[in-house]
Amino acid sequence: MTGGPVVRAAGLTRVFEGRVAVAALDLTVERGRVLGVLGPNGAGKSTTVRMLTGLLRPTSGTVDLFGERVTPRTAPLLRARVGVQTEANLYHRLTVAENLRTWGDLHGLPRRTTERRLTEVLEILGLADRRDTPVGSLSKGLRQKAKIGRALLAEPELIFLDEPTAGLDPASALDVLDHLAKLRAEGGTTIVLCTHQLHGLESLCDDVVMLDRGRVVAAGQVDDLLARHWPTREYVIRVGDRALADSVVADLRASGHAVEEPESADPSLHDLYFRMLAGEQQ
Ligand SMILES: Nc1ncnc2c1ncn2[C@@H]1O[C@H](COP(=O)(O)OP(=O)(O)OP(=O)(O)O)[C@@H](O)[C@H]1O
Repeated sequence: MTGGPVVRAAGLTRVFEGRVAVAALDLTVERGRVLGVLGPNGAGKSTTVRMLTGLLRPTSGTVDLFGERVTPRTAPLLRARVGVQTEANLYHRLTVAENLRTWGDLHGLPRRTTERRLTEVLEILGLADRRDTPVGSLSKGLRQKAKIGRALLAEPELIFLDEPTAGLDPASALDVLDHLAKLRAEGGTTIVLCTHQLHGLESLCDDVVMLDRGRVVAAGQVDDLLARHWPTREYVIRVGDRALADSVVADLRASGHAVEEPESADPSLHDLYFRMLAGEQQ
C-alpha cells in the first residue's frame, strides 16, 4: 500500500473497431474522495470504469489501483479489494442472500461477517423482505439493488458504481445516494460513480470528470469548477414586504451594483454539465 492516489489512469484509451470510445484519459482519485464520471450516452463512462477495474483491456495507457499496475495477472487480486457494481450477472436461480453469500465467499469473507453484512446491506437497500427471493423473479430495479448490495458487501475500500440509481424509484435512488454520502462522511472509502443523475450530486462528489465522445470536457474539484464558471455569486433574497425588496434592490443599484432580476441561487453540477456539453471552454 502506498500513500499515493487510490486510482490513477494515464493516457487511458480504448478503440472499438476503429472508433475511439475513450481518448487519452488521465485521472487520479485520492483516498476517501468521491469522483463522479459524467457525460451523455456513449460518452465513454462505462468503458472507462471497465478499464479502471481491469474488466476491459485498454488499447493503450495504464491504470494503477492502490499504487499497483493493473495487468491481466494483477487484475483479479486487485479486484478482490474493490466493490464493483457492473452489468455482470447475478445468479438468477439463487436467492438474493445466496448470491451475496457466494460473493462473500469469493472475497474470502468469514461466513459470520458475510451474514452480518448481508443483513446490513439488505436493510440499507430496502431488500430485507426479498432476502430469500430468487433473483430471477425480482423486478429490474430490485435486481439493480442486489447488484449494489454485492458491491457494498465486503465493505471495500474502493467502490465503482455504474449508474447505480438507474431503474430505481426516486425514494430508493435517494436511499442509495444517502448511503454513499454516509460512506463519504465516515471517510476512508473511495468511490467512483458514473451517473446521469445530476441533481444534488455536488453534495456527494468531491471531483468530477465530464466526458463527451470519449474526451474530457471538464475535470477537477466540483467547488473549483463551479467557482471558475460562475465567479459571481447569485442570491435569492426573500423578504416578506415587496416595497422593502424593491428598496433593497434600488439601494444596491444606486450604489453602483448590477442587479439582475434574480431567478436562481447557487449554480449546480447540473448547470455545469449543460454548460460544458454546450461546447463552452473549460
Ligand atoms: N463492446 C463494444 N464494442 C463496440 N463498441 C463499444 C463497445 N462498448 C462500448 N462501445 C462504444 O464505445 C462508446 C462508449 O460507450 P460507453 O458504454 O462507454 O458509453 P457510456 O458513456 O457509458 O454511455 P451510456 O450513458 O449510454 O451508458 C460508444 O460509442 C459505444 O457504442
